[in-house]
Amino acid sequence: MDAAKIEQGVRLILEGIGEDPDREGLQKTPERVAKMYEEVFAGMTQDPSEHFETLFDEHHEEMVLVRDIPFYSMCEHHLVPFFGLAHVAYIPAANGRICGLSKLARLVDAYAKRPQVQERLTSQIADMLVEQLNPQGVIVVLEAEHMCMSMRGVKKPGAHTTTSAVRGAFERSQATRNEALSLIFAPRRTM
Ligand SMILES: Nc1nc2c(ncn2[C@@H]2O[C@H](COP(=O)(O)OP(=O)(O)OP(=O)(O)O)[C@@H](O)[C@H]2O)c(=O)[nH]1
Ligand SMILES: [Zn+2]
Repeated sequence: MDAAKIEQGVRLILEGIGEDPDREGLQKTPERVAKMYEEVFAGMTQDPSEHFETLFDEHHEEMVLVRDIPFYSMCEHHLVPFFGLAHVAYIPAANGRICGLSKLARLVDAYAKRPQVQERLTSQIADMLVEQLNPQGVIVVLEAEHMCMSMRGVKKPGAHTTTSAVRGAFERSQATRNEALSLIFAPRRTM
């Protein structure tokens, strides 16, 4: 990532809004923002497939679901955050392999930490799982609040957007899809 370029850009924005980028409180702001962007756009320099190098041989032809994975992403239209919960489920291939559970959350992050729209983020997660695990099915559901709809523009804080991507068995079988959805949307409780 080109930090110097980001710093120049932030300085220009500050000038553009009528600020003095050299006043004490703002002197280090371009540098801070560049550092922050390195973090929130870390997915730009990551290959999401790298999280699937270690897989485990395990016979489990039933659903595996990790729900309520918190994520933060950046709306590519306004460069403000959208954030919420991701729910990722798959059914391993017959005699196939399973991945570490944390890798599902790492996959969400790898794609979230880029300029995004929620629909693409959802399908990229599903498609990478299909590619890496060749599973019998995948379902990904994302629920998010978009700051560009809350703090500006239409100003509807609390409006939530739900997107889903279904592949394989979850696409073909309504019963399988309903089982996943009922687990994903079951009332949240502490364990
Ligand atoms: N489909 C989709 N739209 C998004 C997402 N994030 C933001 N948007 C929308 O992107 C649209 C951009 O619309 P434009 O009309 O080009 O921009 P704008 O004038 O700032 O629009 P307003 O937000 O309505 O003020 C807006 O309707 C946003 O709500 C997303 O993840 N998916
Ligand atoms: Zn936006």
